Amino acid sequence: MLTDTLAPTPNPIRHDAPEEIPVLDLGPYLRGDPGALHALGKQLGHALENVGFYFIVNHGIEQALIDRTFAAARRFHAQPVDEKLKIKLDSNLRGYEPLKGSTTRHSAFEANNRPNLNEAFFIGRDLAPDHPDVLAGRPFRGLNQWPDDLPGFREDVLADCRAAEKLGLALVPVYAVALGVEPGFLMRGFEDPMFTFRMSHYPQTGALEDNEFSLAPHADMSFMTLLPDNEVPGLSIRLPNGRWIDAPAMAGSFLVNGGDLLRRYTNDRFLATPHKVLNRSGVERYAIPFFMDCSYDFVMECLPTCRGEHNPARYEPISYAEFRKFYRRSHYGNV
Ligand SMILES: O=C(O)CCC(=O)C(=O)O
Ligand SMILES: [Fe+2]
Repeated sequence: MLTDTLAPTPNPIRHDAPEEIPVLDLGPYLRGDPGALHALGKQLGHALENVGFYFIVNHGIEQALIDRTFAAARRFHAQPVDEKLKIKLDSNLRGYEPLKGSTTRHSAFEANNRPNLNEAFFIGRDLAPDHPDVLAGRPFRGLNQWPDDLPGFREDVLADCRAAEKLGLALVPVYAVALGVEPGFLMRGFEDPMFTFRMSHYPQTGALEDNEFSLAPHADMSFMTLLPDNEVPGLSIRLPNGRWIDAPAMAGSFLVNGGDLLRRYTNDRFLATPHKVLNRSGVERYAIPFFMDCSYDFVMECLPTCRGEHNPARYEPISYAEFRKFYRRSHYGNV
């Protein structure tokens, strides 16, 4: 039966699921070594079917770029709140979201009724003011809102987004192989992919109320989330066997996970694993996740290799734009 709601349901608990987050070495694949695509596809399929998270190493992104972007996040959040509020989050979900500015209402994992103890700056693709989608006022396709007074900030952030998107797109054929379709098959959904880049600041938390988090348990919405390694702990992951673990640190790596978009597209074959943040480290914490989605008008329809006689499609085909609107409603109220 097709589900008539877009609300995500939790992955069922699987007691035999692995406890380790797999580490995928992208070196051979990015070098074009023979056989590397298929070998990597196999590892990626295993990771996303059983864990929902994996590390990547030898991904080709320079650490200096990541360091610069963390520094940009610090710089942004060091501004006075009034300055940040000049570019308050708009209906396209771009701009500044203040501390306690969001409540993770779409979570199916806990009664998240308290606002998140983080502040964040969001951008999407940096469209030109005369882009037809901007002129037409298409939802989520508006202009980014940049701070007035941070020279170099925009350039640094956009350089990071370009690198992260290139990496994300390079991984799409690996997802295709993992899902048993031709390597180029999924690219039709990524001709002009949407993305959200989030620069978060998690202040140190004091005593917390019940159900209070730096970022409440949630699954991402994305097709793929790329999260550079963080030297400050705080992220934890609910493994498919139901156990929460602290995300291990791995210098120079990215931690990658799938969101509800991927899960839906693959008929629940690939997991959208819940995670949360609590900053009890004693220092300020920053994070710079890049959420890569598919193209705006792309209609996600259950992949042919993810359904069968005994495994019918669980979800209606839906365009990315409609899917995203649901998330906006459930996460941001009436923004
Ligand atoms: O802060 C982190 O390490 C992860 C953040 C996260 O899960 C998110 O922004 O969706
Ligand atoms: Fe997340």
